[in-house]
Amino acid sequence: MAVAELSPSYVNSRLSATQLPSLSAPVTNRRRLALQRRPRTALISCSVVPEQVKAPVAVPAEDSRGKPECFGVFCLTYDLKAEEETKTWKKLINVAVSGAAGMISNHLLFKIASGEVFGPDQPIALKLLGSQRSFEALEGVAMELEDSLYPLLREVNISIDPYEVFQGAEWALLIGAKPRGPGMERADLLDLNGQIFAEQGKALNAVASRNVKVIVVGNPCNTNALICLKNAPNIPAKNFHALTRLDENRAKCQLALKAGVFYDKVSNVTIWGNHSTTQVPDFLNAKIYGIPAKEVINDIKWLEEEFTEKVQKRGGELIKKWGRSSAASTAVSIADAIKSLVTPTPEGDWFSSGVYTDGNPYGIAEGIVFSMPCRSKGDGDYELVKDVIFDDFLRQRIAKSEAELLAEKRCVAHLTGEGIAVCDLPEDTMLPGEM
Ligand SMILES: NC(=O)C1=CN([C@@H]2O[C@H](COP(=O)(O)OP(=O)(O)OC[C@H]3O[C@@H](n4cnc5c(N)ncnc54)[C@H](OP(=O)(O)O)[C@@H]3O)[C@@H](O)[C@H]2O)C=CC1
Ligand SMILES: O=C([O-])CC(=O)C(=O)O
Repeated sequence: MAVAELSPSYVNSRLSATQLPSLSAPVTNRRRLALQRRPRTALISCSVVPEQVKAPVAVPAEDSRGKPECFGVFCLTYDLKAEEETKTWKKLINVAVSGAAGMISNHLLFKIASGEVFGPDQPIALKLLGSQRSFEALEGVAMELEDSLYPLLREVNISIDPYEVFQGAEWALLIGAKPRGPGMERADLLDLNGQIFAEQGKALNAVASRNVKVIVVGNPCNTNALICLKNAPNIPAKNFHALTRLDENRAKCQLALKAGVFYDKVSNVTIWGNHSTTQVPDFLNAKIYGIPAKEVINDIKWLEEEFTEKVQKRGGELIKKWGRSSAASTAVSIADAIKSLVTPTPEGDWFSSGVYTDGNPYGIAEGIVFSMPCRSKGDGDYELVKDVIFDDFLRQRIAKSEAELLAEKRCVAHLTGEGIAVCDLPEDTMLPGEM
């Protein structure tokens, strides 16, 4: 393949991106910002169509003003032949990811760029949000994306400014959050991370697509999602999700193991409530080979006690073995959560997502983000499933998770515009990864 000759301005910008001081060299915040926001004098445009490579063409600097910084090879314009433009490609979508230099993102970004999440005909622009602290790591991530030569990945931008990163975002995957440190109270964690999600909600409200779909992963994800949506009043509350798909996948795996079947035979598994140790993996409505899981497994003690606790505490078990929290399986579950919204849900089945409770048909308190069973037509939207059954065990467990989320909500009232915060959190409130 012929190599396009790069103009000096491209080479310069590439060099300044890779010649950041090493970790051992002191880098002032000002210098870092200056490096990140270095003025671009020109964007380069060149063809990447095999056998049709043209010399790069400089685009006037004015064209790039107000746009977030592009990265390396992604500053080159993908110039497809006319027939290829109309043949298969969909319109480019903007996918924003926060915590982009973290462990989960390190798995997720490559899945998205490969086409396995949004489909093989869906070009992607990735907008990566980091911080001053992680900026060099973010450049490392972008360099790995460059080196992966993904044909669907048309743009990569890195920034520490959510207003830049969320500009025109059609998907916002909010992964970045501060972990609970030793001795940190849950109320402090709620406040600290809540401030991040309040700011990001405001930024989404200001600059994202009016129909942006937001998936909050950073913990405590239900209440972070609530804070985010309350700070984004111009975006439908329905568009915000808290990730509980990992919990659903964990529950399916445990049911499959117990029943001695492969997990594709397990369906209709709901996670109700909070992504915490009060979450309720629903075995009453779950099916194995289309038959109620309760009948197939026929061990109510195991279902009520072992199964429920195993799913609730799976994250902590994994940390004990692995020494760090689930990253690869979380990335898989984020991909699953997106795929569930962009492809029609199989007939008779559903998926779990933490969504806003207003108008829910189950009698769950309104005004919180609660995991419930959803179905989608594949248009990015969803509806809640109506034909689910309840018994006393399920109702009681759901009520406990509901009470926990209502307490979390009171604790972040200062961040949702609902008055003065009062933190009366239940003693045993824990993330799945805490033991
Ligand atoms: N919902 C779910 O099912 C699951 C949720 N999680 C949660 O996902 C989150 C990310 O996990 P993981 O990728 O493993 O964690 P990492 O620590 O690897 O990455 C987290 C990223 O968050 C960013 N971050 C850290 N502190 C702050 C801060 N004060 N403000 C803004 N961003 C911050 C960091 O980015 P930077 O330096 O750029 O700020 C970091 O890159 C955690 O909150 C974790 O609890 C994990 C597993 C499952
Ligand atoms: O507790 C954590 O940070 C990790 C987590 O959410 C999980 O494993 O489900």
